[in-house]
Amino acid sequence: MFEGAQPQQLAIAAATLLITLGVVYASSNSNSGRKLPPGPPRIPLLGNVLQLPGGHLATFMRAQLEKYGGLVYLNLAGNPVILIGDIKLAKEILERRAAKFSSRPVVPYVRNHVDPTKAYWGVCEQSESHRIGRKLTAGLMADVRAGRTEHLQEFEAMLNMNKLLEDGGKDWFHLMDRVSASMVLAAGFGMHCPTGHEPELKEIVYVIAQFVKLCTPSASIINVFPFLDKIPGPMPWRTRAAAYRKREDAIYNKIITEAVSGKASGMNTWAATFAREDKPEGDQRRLMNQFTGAAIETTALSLQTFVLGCLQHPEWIPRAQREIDAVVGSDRLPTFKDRPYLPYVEAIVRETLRWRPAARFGVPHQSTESDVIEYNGQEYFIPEGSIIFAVPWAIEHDQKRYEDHDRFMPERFLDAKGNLKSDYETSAFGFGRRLCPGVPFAERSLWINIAMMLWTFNIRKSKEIDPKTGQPWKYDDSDAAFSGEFSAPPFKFPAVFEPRSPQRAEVARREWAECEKDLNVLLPQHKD
Ligand code: HEM
Repeated sequence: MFEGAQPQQLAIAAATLLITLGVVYASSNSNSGRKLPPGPPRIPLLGNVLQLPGGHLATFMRAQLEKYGGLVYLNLAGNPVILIGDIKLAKEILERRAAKFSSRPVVPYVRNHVDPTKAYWGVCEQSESHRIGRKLTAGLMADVRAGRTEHLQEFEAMLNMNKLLEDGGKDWFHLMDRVSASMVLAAGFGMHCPTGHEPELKEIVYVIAQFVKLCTPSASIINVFPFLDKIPGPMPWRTRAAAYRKREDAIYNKIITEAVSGKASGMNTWAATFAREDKPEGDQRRLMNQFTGAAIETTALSLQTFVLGCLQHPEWIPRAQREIDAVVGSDRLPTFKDRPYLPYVEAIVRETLRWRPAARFGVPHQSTESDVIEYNGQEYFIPEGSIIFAVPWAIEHDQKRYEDHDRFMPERFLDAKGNLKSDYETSAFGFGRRLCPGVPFAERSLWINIAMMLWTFNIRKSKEIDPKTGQPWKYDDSDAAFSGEFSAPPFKFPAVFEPRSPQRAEVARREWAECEKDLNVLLPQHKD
């Protein structure tokens, strides 16, 4: 992740943290004597709060799901929390019963002060801004599916290869951050970021990190004593939120104005699409902020996880490279035109998202009605207001679905003939009405970078000395190697990116030198 950013960059994490500390307001629910799902014993008032670990919440959740089965009930200071570790059950609850299970938990400080207009529609309860945000995003993603961002994504990936060639991968971790951010910001706002150190990009990263901080339980006393908010005047929690909103407004106004009426105004950016839909009663362009927090870090950390998969489980790489070479040859870089003929690369993308999913315990939904669920022949009561976590860290490691689940093994998604299996289901992008709307863009970003990296480089472990221990670097892919927060980047580690041949390095350099670099051309123009 970018220098100076908090590990849990996604705004969505905020709600999660609050829940885990039990400060979300208990809804007035009762199980009325009906049978709740199994779970660890609870103590009066606090429920399971004292059992929560200080970090690595996903590990804790997975352990509970392994112990009690695919459905677990926790009570956090009066708040019912449901953990799901079974993909069929997740689909039953979050998709088939989406009408009851698609809200989000929100805390008072965020709702009243930090994001009163619900511009952060990906983390807010079901609302008009959420409805509009999803509707507009569905339109943008139809364009992505039709391939209209692919030239831009190829251009960014080509630059990524050239930067990796320049330094042999010394700064590779940052380069994955750069390419992920630049793809999203270029498509979203016409803002290409050649270095990843651009002041605007740093400011965006800063405000996302601030948002996360302001959402933590300790950020404001009014999360604990909401009645204090009745005191009028410039109380510290109000001035702090106002200062944040001013800074947040300033950066988004700047980049949105550039996109809508400034130097990127001729391009078909996502911001321009949102602005075209503006109605007098609402400022749709503000809803664009969701494309930064939700999109940038998840993509970057998935690429970083892919590299860890290469270093820790390299057995599959020769076959992947053979298949890529058979389709692409050695005279050009892969492009999206090769995608239908490279199922193996598709399988690598799936395995990256499965092996160490970006959102380890998903993003919580909240139920708006009580319900009864049948699971393993038993009926369980799910109270209204329950916080629901469908936990990818458990679902994607279900040993009934994935043999040798801790191994990075892309072939598990291929049949005996090397074709992609047709029964692919994943929890990595969530479920139902909250399913990640950025999937088409995210998958393309991962595909093109992975295909180009495997074509250009042999990626191997570094012999570097770890300055902390004075010993050769100790590589690790256990839970401890990842931040224990909501979005789970691996901790930084060195890797060597060695060109597979001087000729391949030359091809990558030549293609970059000759390629179209004008965003006005790479992004389709407005039709109107
Ligand atoms: C590898 C990359 C990505 C991963 C793993 C990922 C994962 C997720 C997950 C798990 C959720 C929560 C789903 C739920 O609550 O059920 C989510 C929500 C969201 N994602 Fe992504 N995401 C990625 C990339 C992107 C991109 C590229 C965009 C936009 C261009 C994006 C935009 C969003 C938005 C706006 C939401 C909130 C949706 C809502 O609440 O209705 N994401 N994502």
